[in-house]
Amino acid sequence: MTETRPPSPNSLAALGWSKGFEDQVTPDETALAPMRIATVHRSRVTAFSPSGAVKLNLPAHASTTDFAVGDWVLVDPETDTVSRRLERKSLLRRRTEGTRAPQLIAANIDTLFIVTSCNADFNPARLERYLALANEAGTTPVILLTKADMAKDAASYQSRAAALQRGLAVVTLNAKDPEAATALAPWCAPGQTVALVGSSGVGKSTLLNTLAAKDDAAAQPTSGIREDDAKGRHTTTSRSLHAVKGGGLAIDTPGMRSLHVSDVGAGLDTLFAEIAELAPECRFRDCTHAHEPGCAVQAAVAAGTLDPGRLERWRKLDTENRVNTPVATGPRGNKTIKKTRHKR
Ligand SMILES: Nc1nc2c(ncn2[C@@H]2O[C@H](COP(=O)(O)OP(=O)(O)OP(=O)(O)O)[C@@H](O)[C@H]2O)c(=O)[nH]1
Ligand SMILES: [Zn+2]
Repeated sequence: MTETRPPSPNSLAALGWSKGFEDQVTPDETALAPMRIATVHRSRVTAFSPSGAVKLNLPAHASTTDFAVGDWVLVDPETDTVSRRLERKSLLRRRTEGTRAPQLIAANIDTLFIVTSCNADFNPARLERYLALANEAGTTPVILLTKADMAKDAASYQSRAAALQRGLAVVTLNAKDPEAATALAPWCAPGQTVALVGSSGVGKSTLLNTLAAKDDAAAQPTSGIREDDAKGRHTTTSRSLHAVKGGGLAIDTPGMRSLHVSDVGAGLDTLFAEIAELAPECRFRDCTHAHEPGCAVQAAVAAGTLDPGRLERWRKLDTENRVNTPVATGPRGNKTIKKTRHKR
């Protein structure tokens, strides 16, 4: 695969560097070079510096899985060895099946483009999972509905997507059309970083090609690097940072087969604001809105002001989140596992 090249004009700001990162550099670290992680493979990590792409050496105690595409690191310019990673302003991660350690998807992203198509791929429950992750990660979600050119009823997909979360931006587009880049320009300004997520085949690679800046050498290879996973299946495991039109950066992620949630309590409250707002009116503080007397949420369903499908999907995600969230994650984790009932 052709190595990715940094955007031009090459500067730290063009790579997304900002005051929040600058402030983390201590006086005895000024000789180190800030670089942004561009690719993370099983045994290899590369980064962009203003002067080009660099293959990094990791310190003895570090593993490639400690790094996410989009991370900022301070690097010894003599040896290309990572000295340390800077604190992230946002981190998108997901729980993988059979393991407690979450997988890092992308770091320091401003906007999450959640890509789906105006066809059978459109699935409110799956979109809500992505929205919960985006909210929790500290990024702004935007839903992109591709293949609008092949759909008779693109407008209905648009309105169903917009109903998933208050204030949610939804863009309907043809990923192959250059006009798509214009529609997405508000999130692709210089120094801004977006990440694209969504199922396989929805058009993420196509869209990235349409968005790609002319000088991004990584624009063409839509297949990515394929590696065998533990079960012998071929999966796209590469993620990479690309320069896009308008001066921003985009992180490509491979299609995800499963998407489990953990540690997304606050993300769920943002996503299901209409339920979160009613909860304080329930008789029991830890009401599950299922069968309890005096439940304001059930009352809203009965009155026809709350979609019962939303409540059903909230319950499923909330239960999964409680099961998957470790106890020792601070006040929120402790609160969610509380078993005893408290009358107000
Ligand atoms: N007509 C039309 N075709 C599209 C659109 N978006 C994607 N396609 C086509 O759909 C197919 C799949 O698109 P990809 O870009 O490979 O999908 P992907 O999301 O990158 O898939 P993975 O790499 O497996 O994660 C390709 O044949 C695209 O040309 C669109 O908006 N309109
Ligand atoms: Zn209730």
